[in-house]
Amino acid sequence: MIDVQRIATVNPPAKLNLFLELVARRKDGYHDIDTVMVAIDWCDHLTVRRTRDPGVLLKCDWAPSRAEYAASLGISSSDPLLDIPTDDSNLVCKALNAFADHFDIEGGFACTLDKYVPAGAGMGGASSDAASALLAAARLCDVPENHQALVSIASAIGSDVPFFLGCSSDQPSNRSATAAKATGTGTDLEFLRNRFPFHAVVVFPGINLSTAKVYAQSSVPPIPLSSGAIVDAWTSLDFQELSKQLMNRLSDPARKLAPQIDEILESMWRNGAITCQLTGSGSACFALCQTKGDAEALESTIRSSENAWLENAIVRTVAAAQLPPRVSIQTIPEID
Ligand SMILES: C[C@@](CO)(OP(=O)(O)O)[C@H](O)COP(=O)(O)OP(=O)(O)OC[C@H]1O[C@@H](n2ccc(N)nc2=O)[C@H](O)[C@@H]1O
Ligand SMILES: Nc1ncnc2c1ncn2[C@@H]1O[C@H](COP(=O)(O)OP(=O)(O)O)[C@@H](O)[C@H]1O
Repeated sequence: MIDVQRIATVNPPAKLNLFLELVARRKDGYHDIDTVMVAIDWCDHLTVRRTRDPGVLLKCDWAPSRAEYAASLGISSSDPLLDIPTDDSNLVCKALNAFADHFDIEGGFACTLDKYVPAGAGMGGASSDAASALLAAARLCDVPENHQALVSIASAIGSDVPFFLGCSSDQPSNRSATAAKATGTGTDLEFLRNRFPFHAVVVFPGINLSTAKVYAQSSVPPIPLSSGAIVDAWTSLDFQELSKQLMNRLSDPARKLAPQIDEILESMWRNGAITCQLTGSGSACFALCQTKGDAEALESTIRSSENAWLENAIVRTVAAAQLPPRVSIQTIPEID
C-alpha cells in the first residue's frame, strides 16, 4: 500500500483600505482605528502539508521568479526591497507555530509561499499569508475554519490578520463577504452586507514602508471622522457616494516618509482617476473605478504615460475577492 498525504493550497488575497481614521493613541503603543477594508484578487500562493518532525519549514520567494519580479520593478534580484524573512519571523511560520502550540499538534508543517503581493505596500500581504496558513492548517488538522481560537491566534500575530480569516467572534461565518469595517486595533470586525462591484487600479511604487514608522509619525485628529457614510455607500452599492468618502489618515505621515507618493497620486489624477488614495500605511496607491473596463482603460493610460516612476512601479487592475479564501486539498504520495 502506498502511503498518501494531503497538501492544502490557498491563494491569500491582498487588501485595500477605503477608509482609515485614527481614533485614539493607546497606552500599549497601538492606535484605535476605524477602517474599511476590501479583499482584492491580487494574491500570493501558499501550500501547506503536515510533517512528522515538529517545527515549520518554509520555502518562500518572489513569483513567478525572483528575476521576473525584480525586472517588473526595474531593480536587481539582490535589491533589499525583495528581502522577505524565511525563518520563524515570517508570519506564516508564526501562524503555524501558534496553531501547533494551541491545538497540541503532533509533528509540524512544510510550506511553500510564492509571493506576488508586494511587501510593505499597505496591502496586508504578510497578514493574509498568516491567515491563509491558519485556514490551511485547520483543514489539514480537522479544525473547523471558523473555530474561535483561530481568531485569537490571528489577533496575536497582527492587527490585520483576523480580517483575512473572513470571520470574527460576532460573525463566525461570512461566506459572501469581500469587505469589513474594523475597529479597535483593527481586530474588531463587522463584515459588510452586499458585494459591491469593486474595481480599482493599484500602483505599487517599489517602496517598502514600515507600518510602525508610519504610525509613529501620525497624529490623531481632535474630532475623528466616522466610517458610517462609507459603510452605507458600500452596502447600498452607491459608487458616487463611495468615491466621495475615501479617506486615509495615514496619508500625510506616509507622504512625508516617501514624497514619491504625492507624485504618483498626482499623475493618477492627471491620467483620469476619479478618486485615488494611499492604502493602509502605504506605499501602494489605488484609484477607484466604476467598472472593470474603466479600470483597464485607466491602467493602460497610466502605463503609457510619461512618468519616470513607472520604471520602478507595478500597475495592476484589481477586483474584490471573497473571504475567506478557499482552501483546496490534494492527495499525493507520502514525501517524508
Ligand atoms: C495600517 C494597516 C491598515 O490596515 O495596514 P498595513 O498598512 O500594515 O497593511 C494596519 O492598521 C496595520 O496592521 P498590521 O500590519 O497587522 O500591524 P501590526 O503588525 O499589528 O503592528 C505593526 C505596528 O504598527 C503600529 N500599529 C498597528 C496597528 C494599530 N492599530 N496601531 C498601531 O499603532 C504599532 O506600532 C505596531 O507595532
Ligand atoms: N509572509 C510574508 N510576506 C511578506 N513579508 C513578510 C512575511 N512575513 C513577514 N514579513 C515581513 O513583514 C513586512 C511587512 O509585510 P506586508 O504585509 O507585506 O506589508 P504591509 O504591512 O505594508 O501590508 C515585510 O516587509 C517583511 O519584512
